[in-house]
Amino acid sequence: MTELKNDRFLRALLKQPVDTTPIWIMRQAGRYLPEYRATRARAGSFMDLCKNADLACEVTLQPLERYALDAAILFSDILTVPDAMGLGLYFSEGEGPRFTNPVQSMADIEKIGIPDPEGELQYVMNAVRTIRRELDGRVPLIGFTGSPWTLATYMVEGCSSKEFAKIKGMLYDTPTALHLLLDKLADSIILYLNAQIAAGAQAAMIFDTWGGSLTPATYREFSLRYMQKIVDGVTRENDGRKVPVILFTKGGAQWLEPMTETGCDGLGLDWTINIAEARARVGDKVALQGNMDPCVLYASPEVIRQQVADILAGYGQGSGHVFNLGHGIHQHIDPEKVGVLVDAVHELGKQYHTTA
Ligand SMILES: Cc1c2[nH]c(c1CCC(=O)O)Cc1[nH]c(c(CCC(=O)O)c1C)Cc1[nH]c(c(CCC(=O)O)c1C)Cc1[nH]c(c(C)c1CCC(=O)O)C2
Repeated sequence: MTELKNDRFLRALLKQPVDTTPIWIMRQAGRYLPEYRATRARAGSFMDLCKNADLACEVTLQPLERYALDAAILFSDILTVPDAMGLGLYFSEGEGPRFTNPVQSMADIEKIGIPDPEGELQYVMNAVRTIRRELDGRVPLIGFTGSPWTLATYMVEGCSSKEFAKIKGMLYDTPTALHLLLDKLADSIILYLNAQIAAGAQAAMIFDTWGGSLTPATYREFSLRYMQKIVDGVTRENDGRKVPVILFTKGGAQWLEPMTETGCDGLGLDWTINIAEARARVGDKVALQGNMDPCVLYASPEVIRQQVADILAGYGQGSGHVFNLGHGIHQHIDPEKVGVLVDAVHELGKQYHTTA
């Protein structure tokens, strides 16, 4: 086992003492970085970049060269699993992800198989292995997946959606069909995450980007229930270390308690909830990750520092907080501003922690 030189990210998730608040950023490797755009151009398409272990490793490490980040996140996408199920993923310029074979009926769902993580998805595991080797213990590596509900929205709609007309039609009219799809996704994801962990991922994050589009009753039945299945099935210890599991439902502030009851280690928060309130509600049971509005990075360095100070003070004393943005970093953000953010978190975070 390579010794981990900086483990404050994992320690904070397990509420062990840390010297300052750790930080990583959703989409820390992405289009706001000129070096990312250069590697992406060399790769050809976005999926070519994901499928090339050396290039995926290169872009994973780029933000760590620039900033004092406390974790690396695997460079990949949540839509690799539906792609491996045979849906034919492609990204059309300016329109986001699309599938050539979306899922439209019970017959389509019955045909879907469970992808072999060391088969159709082996390129992801190769990227994990390459990144772990190149990181050489600098910081831990986060593996991830989309939630079954979030993946199903793309699979049924065939692309990004605002209204979710097709999948909600299925949810209300033929719930049995949707449950079969979600169950196959949950089984596939358990294998996928466990393979990432076996390949070297040291934490696992579940992105439920579209859970917030559901009603309280349908959130529990169609999203949370399948995330629960994943939390129950995921490897929680590897190589002598705990592997923390983090759940993130965008727009899910009203469901922090039931999310906590799944037995996960941490919750990702978007910016629509005050982190002090989140801590008061569930902070004795889980660590919290978040939760600055990504648009704060359009503001001046002074405003960014003030917003960081407010969020750190909102969480308050003690371990259990991982600083992050409430969602992915926007493509037009100035990379200098990200440096201001990372430095402010480490500098101001010290006053909330004791190493004793
Ligand atoms: C919904 C979702 C997707 N992908 C992901 C989610 C869940 C998180 C979230 O809510 O944002 C997850 C994701 N996507 C990407 C990562 C890499 C790791 C990281 O966070 O740094 C992660 C964790 C890279 C990416 N995934 C994508 C990019 C940009 C693609 C490019 O380089 O052109 C990156 C860096 C593409 C992507 N992939 C997806 C969309 C909607 C898009 C945008 C398409 C567009 O705007 O053209 C699906």
